[in-house]
Amino acid sequence: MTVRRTVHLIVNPVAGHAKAPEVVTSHVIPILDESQTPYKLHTTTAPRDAGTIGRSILDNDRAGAADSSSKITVIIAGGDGTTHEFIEGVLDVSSELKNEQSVLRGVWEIVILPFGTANALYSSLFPPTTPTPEFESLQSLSHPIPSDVLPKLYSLFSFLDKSSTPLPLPITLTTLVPPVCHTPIASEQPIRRSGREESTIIPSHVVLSTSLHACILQTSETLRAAHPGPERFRIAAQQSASRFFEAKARLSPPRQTSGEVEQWDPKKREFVKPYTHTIGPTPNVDGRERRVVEIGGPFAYFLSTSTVDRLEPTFVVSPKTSLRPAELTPTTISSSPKESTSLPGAGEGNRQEDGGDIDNGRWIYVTILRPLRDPRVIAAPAEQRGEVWSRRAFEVLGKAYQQGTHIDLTYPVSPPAENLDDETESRGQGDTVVELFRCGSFEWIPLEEDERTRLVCADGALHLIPIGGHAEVGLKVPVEGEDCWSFAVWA
Ligand SMILES: Nc1ncnc2c1ncn2[C@@H]1O[C@H](COP(=O)(O)OP(=O)(O)OP(=O)(O)O)[C@@H](O)[C@H]1O
Repeated sequence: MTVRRTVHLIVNPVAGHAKAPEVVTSHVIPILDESQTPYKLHTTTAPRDAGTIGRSILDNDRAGAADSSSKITVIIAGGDGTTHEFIEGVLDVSSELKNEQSVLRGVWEIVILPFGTANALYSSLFPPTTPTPEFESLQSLSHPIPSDVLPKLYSLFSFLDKSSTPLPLPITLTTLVPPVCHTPIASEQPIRRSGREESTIIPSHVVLSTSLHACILQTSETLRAAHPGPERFRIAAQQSASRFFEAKARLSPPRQTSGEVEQWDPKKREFVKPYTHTIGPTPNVDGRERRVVEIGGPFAYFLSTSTVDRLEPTFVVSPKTSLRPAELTPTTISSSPKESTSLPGAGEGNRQEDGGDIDNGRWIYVTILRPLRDPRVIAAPAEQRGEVWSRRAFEVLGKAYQQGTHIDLTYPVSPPAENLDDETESRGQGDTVVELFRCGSFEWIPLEEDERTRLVCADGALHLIPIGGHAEVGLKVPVEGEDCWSFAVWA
């Protein structure tokens, strides 16, 4: 085997069930030794340490490297949160806002060892049903890997094999924008109270959410010690599922294309022109008409992603999202789920007969539930609507565990007014239950001061939109040779 450049191994010893150190010592390091891959081990010692480690790697690499644009490989043993903190640390996006000189922040190739709780990115790249790919470096190992450890090492073997290239990892940038206010008397012009430089920019690589999902993440942290597994997310959901969030959302098309915002149509099984919203103003951006879709609340669920189809191994909440190029997804190989080839990373949720144009990296997929679109909720007295909706929310989101079939649900056409047991249907005649849009960017504008409506969850990290402010969410897709930073993941 060839001698390789030093890779950095970042281990979070407390993520998930705290198993990373043991597996790294017993299996990962022996594999790196055997493949003659030099490595440097870093163990996180506190929250956010992965970012500090990432910055020190960058500084040392730049100090010693003749070619400052060379790639740095980082193996991250932990959950999505550890990778999030690493990316946040090396990017330090706040300096961009302050107009500081643009700094070369590195071209990073990430190998994931999924030792967190949810492992959304890894589970999306290698869903639980993935048969073990035929890795050359695995076959040439001198010692066997236990069957419970092997499925966690696919990204590592993919990196060691180098039979393909790593997948570009788009980064979502969320700006928390302070409110606009009027100066006392001197000017009629509205100004931003604290200036744009005081906006906060948050990078995320898995999920950006508000509403129920953000509340679940907030509550679930308090349950971590008692429930280290994903069951804590379900326990937390019980506490917020009946809540409505008063806000407004604006979705914009991707900048780099002439495309429009699109919406999933379960009956046609394809993305079509948005049909469950109100069309907002049409601002002229960059000399082009760009149609903005404005969506009124209240909301119950609002979650966006560009990279993952699932948040846990079997919770396929955004089944049309994939990081893999379309030509590697089963929908382009076969029009029938039964004939689908089981490629690594081929999400179960992607195996649908629509032949839908699964895209990678260009779109932000936004999954929305709005309770007042439910005839059962409308029929209920105002004080019972939350509880009535809560049952529906569990019914609908429960289908995400059935290979993402929630996106095909429709409401019963004429439900009996008093019947609280009316079930949704799959691709029936009624209105679409889950509103799944894809767009290039969006804004989330809270219309109430309640913290829960101003809460934003970026890969599990929680942030608050300032009162009166809003969040602007856009996508940074790496363009080779043009950017001072980019990320890619071995899969
Ligand atoms: N040595 C440490 N002591 C305490 N906390 C740490 C340490 N190292 C990292 N952390 C914190 O551990 C937290 C959990 O890590 P991570 O998010 O990767 O795992 P997880 O939450 O179990 O998995 P997932 O994000 O996939 O659900 C991170 O928020 C990080 O700040």
